[in-house]
Amino acid sequence: MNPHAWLAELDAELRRRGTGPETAGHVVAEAAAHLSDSGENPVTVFGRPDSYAAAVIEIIGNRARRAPGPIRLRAQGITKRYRRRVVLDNVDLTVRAGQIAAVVGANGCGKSTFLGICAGLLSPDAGEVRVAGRIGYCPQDGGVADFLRPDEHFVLVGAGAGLSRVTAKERGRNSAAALGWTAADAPTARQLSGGTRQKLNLVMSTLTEPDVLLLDEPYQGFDRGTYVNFWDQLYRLRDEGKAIVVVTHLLNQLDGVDLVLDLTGAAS
Ligand SMILES: Nc1ncnc2c1ncn2[C@@H]1O[C@H](COP(=O)(O)OP(=O)(O)OP(=O)(O)O)[C@@H](O)[C@H]1O
Repeated sequence: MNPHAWLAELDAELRRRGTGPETAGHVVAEAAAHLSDSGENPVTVFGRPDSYAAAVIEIIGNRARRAPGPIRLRAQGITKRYRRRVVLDNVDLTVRAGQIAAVVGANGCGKSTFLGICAGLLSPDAGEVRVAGRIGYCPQDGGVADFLRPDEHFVLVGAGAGLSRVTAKERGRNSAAALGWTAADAPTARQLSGGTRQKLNLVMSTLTEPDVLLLDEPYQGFDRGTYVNFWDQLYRLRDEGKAIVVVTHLLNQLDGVDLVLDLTGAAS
């Protein structure tokens, strides 16, 4: 395996295992410097990229991650009924600054309902949610206005938080670029593909730099590159101290998150 391919695989392995982009960058840069100085075969020096990533994480994993901060979201005893049917029965979740919580479970078990309650869009029949700070919410679908361009969405969302038009556009375009999407000059939302509309939703949810980010399967329709960029962004936001709750069906990401709330069987 040539050094370039080996380093790329190491980087991907580190990120897949939940290492933040900054730490992964340091580890890869150090390995690259050693390989370039010695001219040796990477597999001979370090072994396979996945084994090396596992070894590095074992040594630095816990040290590299900052300890979680204060509680940002506390949901206690959440119960929700639709008519006589109990969808959520006494569900608790506490998320601190610098943590990602994944909400998982079978179709229809109440994940979106729970997130909607956390966002304050739905009322629980019992229990309460306390949030410290500003919320950003990305719904599973909907959320965009067909007749507006992405820039106009950014300005509208930014206005709600007192951002100037210029700042709102700049922030929106920058976080779109981090997902590999050029939002400037994009057409109205009606003309965007499903995956791109979902990128727009995601960008809007982070535009006002919320303290608590609630994401309901935000990556639907993303291609593979965007999907990787999405998780990188999530780890970066966690490193910056955001509290994140993400609904996901993709269990391969669960070793990168801090908490898992499995709602399977949450109904009574
Ligand atoms: N407004 C509503 N009125 C009646 N029933 C509802 C309503 N909203 C959701 N439900 C029902 O509540 C249950 C939980 O729905 P919810 O959308 O929260 O599940 P989910 O776990 O997010 O599902 P999925 O994985 O398919 O996205 C489902 O059986 C759904 O049909």
